[in-house]
Amino acid sequence: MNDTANVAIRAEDVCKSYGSRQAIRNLNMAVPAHSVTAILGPNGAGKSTLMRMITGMETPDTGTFSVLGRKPSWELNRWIAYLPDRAQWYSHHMVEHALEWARTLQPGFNEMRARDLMVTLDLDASMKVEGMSKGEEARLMLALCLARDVPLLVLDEPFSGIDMISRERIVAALIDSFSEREQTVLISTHEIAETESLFDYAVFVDKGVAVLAGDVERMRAERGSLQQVYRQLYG
Ligand SMILES: Nc1ncnc2c1ncn2[C@@H]1O[C@H](COP(=O)(O)OP(=O)(O)OP(=O)(O)O)[C@@H](O)[C@H]1O
Repeated sequence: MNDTANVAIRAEDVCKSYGSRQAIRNLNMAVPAHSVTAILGPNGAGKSTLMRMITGMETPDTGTFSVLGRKPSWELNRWIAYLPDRAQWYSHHMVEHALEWARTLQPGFNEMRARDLMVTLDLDASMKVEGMSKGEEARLMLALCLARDVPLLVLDEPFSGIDMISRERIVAALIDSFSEREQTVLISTHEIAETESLFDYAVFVDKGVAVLAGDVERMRAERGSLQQVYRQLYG
């Protein structure tokens, strides 16, 4: 993929260390524009680190990123809806406050879509965040991100804590929603079996290196399901 217009995120020879620990090593990848791309790999592979660098929260030690044709920065983040790992909403607030916050501060926030998503995700706007279960809070954070009309969504483990049946239902709703919109979506997840129908491109990361990347359809034809590819790589 050489054409910049067709690539939403490009990483070239990116390295990132924490002390003596090398989290990302000479990572190269190109995420196709308008794709729903999976970032997959075992614990500690470097997925969250990668996402923090894409959103400008951290900078690479060496190498470069191009995100939506620009260098990652705080300014660029107005075009990105980022759901960080371990995201939490203020516990003493109601869901309604979260909507108000997003409406005021989040560029491209579409409140009508947010309210529709609340229904899809079984959330009641009068709920208090304090009493929410882990899965309910995960749904709230997901709804706030999905409601944004921005060109790039970066979702770090958005399904973590959500039960299997709800997850399948949410994934089905997301497939419809993504197919109607022109966004590029990057998702890291460990729930490969229930989510693999979402993805059209996948990047497998191991020990900070992108070890395999490509079209999901082709991978399935050549190697079976994404889950099988995962087992072949890490099993
Ligand atoms: N702030 C930090 N300080 C020190 N080490 C870190 C920091 N952030 C990440 N690391 C290390 O970098 C490596 C990659 O971590 P990262 O969180 O990116 O992995 P991950 O693929 O997202 O893992 P998981 O699937 O468990 O969420 C790990 O070895 C981790 O311990």
